[in-house]
Amino acid sequence: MSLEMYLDLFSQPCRSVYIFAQKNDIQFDYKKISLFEGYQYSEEYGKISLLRKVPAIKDGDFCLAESVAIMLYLAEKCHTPDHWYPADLQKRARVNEYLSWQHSAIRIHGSKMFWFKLLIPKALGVEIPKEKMDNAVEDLNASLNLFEEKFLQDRPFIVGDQISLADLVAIVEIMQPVGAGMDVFENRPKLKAWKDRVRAEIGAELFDEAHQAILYAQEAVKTMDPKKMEHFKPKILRYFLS
Ligand SMILES: N[C@@H](CCC(=O)N[C@@H](CS)C(=O)NCC(=O)O)C(=O)O
Repeated sequence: MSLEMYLDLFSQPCRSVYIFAQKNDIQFDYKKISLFEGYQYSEEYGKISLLRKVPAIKDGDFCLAESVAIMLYLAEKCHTPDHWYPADLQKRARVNEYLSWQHSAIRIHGSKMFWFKLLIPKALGVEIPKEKMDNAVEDLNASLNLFEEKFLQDRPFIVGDQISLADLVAIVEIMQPVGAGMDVFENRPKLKAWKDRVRAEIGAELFDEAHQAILYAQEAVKTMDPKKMEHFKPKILRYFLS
């Protein structure tokens, strides 16, 4: 039975899983779960993932959620090249270190920028107050500083000379605020050079294809009917505006 992947490429973790599978020639059936349409709450998707988030996969009878768990499963199952998740103890620990840190740093702050600049103004019809926005930009910049100083240092990639899952997870998150119109690479030559290396390593065509939706997000959101975003309102009020 073929591998099914439940994805929406607006979502950063979906892009990492998608790129990882494509780059490693892992065959799968693409099942689009449109977050804007609220498909994650459908009865059918509840059978795939009770977490009601994307990505998720179904491999035969086996359903799995969480992007990192999915990529590690695929790496082991498909024997992907070692550099993605090195067998070397300390290199692997470096990948794990980044994957453990990023959730509460780059991911949360980059994602917040997308909500603050694009989704919340559309869904609620109001701009985010300046002070709140300034604080969010400051948080994201602090995370990017740590990314450059602690995780990248003077290495081509996070673990050294080769790309790993850590770089893949990092780039998809760092592109999220870019999709909201924030040029995170401005005045950050080290970050920009790293991004160019990661894009070249993944392959420019695949990288651009996976990021197409997010890079056109400003246009897409402009023409979106705010009524379609009703299901996001409780989350917005609870997590972002409380
Ligand atoms: N830790 C999870 C995060 C998954 C996640 O938060 N997905 C978001 C999109 S980026 C989602 O499905 N949100 C739907 C919702 O909250 O309704 C992973 O890495 O897979």
